[in-house]
Amino acid sequence: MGLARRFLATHVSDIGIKSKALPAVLHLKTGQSFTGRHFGAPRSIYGETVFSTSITSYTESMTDPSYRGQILVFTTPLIGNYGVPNNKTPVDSRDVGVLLESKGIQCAGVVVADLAERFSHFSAVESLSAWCNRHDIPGISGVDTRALTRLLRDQGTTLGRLAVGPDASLPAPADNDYWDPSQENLVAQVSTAEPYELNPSGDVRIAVLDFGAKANILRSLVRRGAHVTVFPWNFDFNTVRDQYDGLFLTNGPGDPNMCAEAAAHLSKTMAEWERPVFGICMGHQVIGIAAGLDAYRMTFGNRGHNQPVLALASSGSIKSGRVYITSQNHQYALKLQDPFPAGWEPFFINCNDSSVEGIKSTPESGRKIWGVQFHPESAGGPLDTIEMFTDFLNECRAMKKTTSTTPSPMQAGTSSTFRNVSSHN
Ligand SMILES: NC(=O)CC[C@H](N)C(=O)O
Repeated sequence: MGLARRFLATHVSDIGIKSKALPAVLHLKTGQSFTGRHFGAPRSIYGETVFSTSITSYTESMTDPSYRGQILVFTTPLIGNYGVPNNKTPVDSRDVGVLLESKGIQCAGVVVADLAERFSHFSAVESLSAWCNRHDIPGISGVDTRALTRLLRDQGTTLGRLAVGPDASLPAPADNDYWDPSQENLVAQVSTAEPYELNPSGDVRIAVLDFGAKANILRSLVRRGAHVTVFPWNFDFNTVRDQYDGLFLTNGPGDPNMCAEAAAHLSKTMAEWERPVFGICMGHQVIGIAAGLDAYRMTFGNRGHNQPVLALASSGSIKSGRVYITSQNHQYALKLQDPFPAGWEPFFINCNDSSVEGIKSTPESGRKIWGVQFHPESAGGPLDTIEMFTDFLNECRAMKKTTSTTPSPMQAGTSSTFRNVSSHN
């Protein structure tokens, strides 16, 4: 066999699902409907219809637990062309057990203009459609996603129904039938049920509150040498805080106001404990609420890997006055208020819509606390702000030198890095 033919035989797959595609319709609660063809699981679902402007990384976005309950519309027309890799990584003491952002697909459904049924990538093992089918997630293709996105930009994130097969010929659901995921505590559905540890040989002990952690946040900490203990979102960290050098709060789905319990624990931590605290997206919103700021629901949020943010202050690798391109996935934001609560200042602002993209403790406060609305860990997206993880761990290590921590009871008897790792959503 010639080289080209051998390559095609190994790396390119034509699943040929077109002939099996059922009719599908996306209904919006606001009355509009978009017809197309189904792919993935042949079932109908409800969800919140949101759009992402990311060009690549559909596999990372779809496994991001922050998309829980959402019907994800990709504005990039061609989706699926590089297939889906095997999500199981070989066990490695510096990794977290999955290749993508969590074990399964987290969004409720997907909407694309043009589904690539033939995929080509050296690491691909299946098509987007086969992967969705295996995870019981439906998709619709053949939709005018540009028209749909313009609608969502004007009217805001809208409840939707993806009706597949025989359901596609039924009338649109009644208003009361639409399911609103934002009314549920989605964080409680995706957070780990039990604490677990990663990289016990790490030199700096970081407690992570899991609101629906993307795996690349955990990887970014572990690969920089941290010994990480992941706790459920509502765990009272104050009961163990003397054993840790730093606290990290992850991303997560839904309304941050549902996490009042976590914010209450955190205000006590921030008032009484002097070590560094860092939060991303939901974690940033919980820090803001604990600091006395309000969180509000945006019209359509920011989802994509091309969001410019302006740094308003310098800290570690971040330089005031510079614009960083960031990865984002959020519907809520902290309200910009003047003045900011005592001891706090805005850290970043979004260059498109002027929303708050970060907050930090002021230099005068003597504290080391940062929250960012965007995702420095990317996956997918640019790595402009990845060194914020190094900055955080540097501060934890510097403060550790001046005080000592007590060994954790969890450390005793930990023989494997991956103890309980299966609980990683
Ligand atoms: N990615 C996230 O953590 C999102 C936070 C929150 N669920 C929001 O939509 O704003």
